[in-house]
Amino acid sequence: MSEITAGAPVAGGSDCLLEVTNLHKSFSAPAGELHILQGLAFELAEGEFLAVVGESGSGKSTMLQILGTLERPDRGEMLLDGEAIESLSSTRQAHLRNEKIGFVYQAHHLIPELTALENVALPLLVQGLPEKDAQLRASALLARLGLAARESHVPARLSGGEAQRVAVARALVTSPRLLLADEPTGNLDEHTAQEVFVLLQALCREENAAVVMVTHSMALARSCDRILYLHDGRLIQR
Ligand SMILES: Nc1ncnc2c1ncn2[C@@H]1O[C@H](COP(=O)(O)OP(=O)(O)OP(=O)(O)O)[C@@H](O)[C@H]1O
Repeated sequence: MSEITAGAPVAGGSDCLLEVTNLHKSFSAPAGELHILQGLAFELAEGEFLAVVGESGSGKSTMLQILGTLERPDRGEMLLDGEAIESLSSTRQAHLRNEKIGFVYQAHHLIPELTALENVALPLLVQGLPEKDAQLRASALLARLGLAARESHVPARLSGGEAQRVAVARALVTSPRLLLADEPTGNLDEHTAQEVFVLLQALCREENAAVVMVTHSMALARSCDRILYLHDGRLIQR
């Protein structure tokens, strides 16, 4: 096993999108401080699809929350497109998330009162796009994911796999540079998980979105460009 250092070359030698250096995060617990991330470092190339695996409780979700600027690290640096995003104000971080980062979780987190189309179009409306344009782009993405006939369904009228595909469309509708996926197929049966993963991978490739995907499935991880293991608070490559 070798540790990934900030200076390690990124896969394929392409341009670096994200550079993470010496990231630390601890939580207070009744038994004392939990040192979850202990100098985590890695690079992610433009359009690269990275899988992160690790034992339960090793800090994978914490790492994604920090990469997505939803939580602040205790120390360390994260350069996204050359910009030090960990030190931005909360308002700037919110803008950055809206512009450059997409999220997919294990649960779809769709808004129950909105149709599939409205759910997918929403991030574009937040960005200020006219409703007609937002709906056209959302509709095209849903069609790409095989959901043209489900546009007007609310989440309760979608299957688990369909709802997760809508969540993928919503995450990618703004063409983010970086997609953070926390066990995006973890709630699905094996066959549906594979189907959703293949679509997610294809769409990210088409949109040139780089991905950090946390997964417990080694089968899915092996289909990614690279696998890193979160162990003892650091990312290592085997
Ligand atoms: N806000 C918090 N306060 C205190 N402890 C926390 C907090 N968030 C996470 N932890 C602890 O940090 C550790 C890492 O949690 P995290 O959810 O990042 O692990 P994980 O690798 O994603 O786990 P899993 O694979 O089970 O989802 C756990 O022990 C968890 O209880």
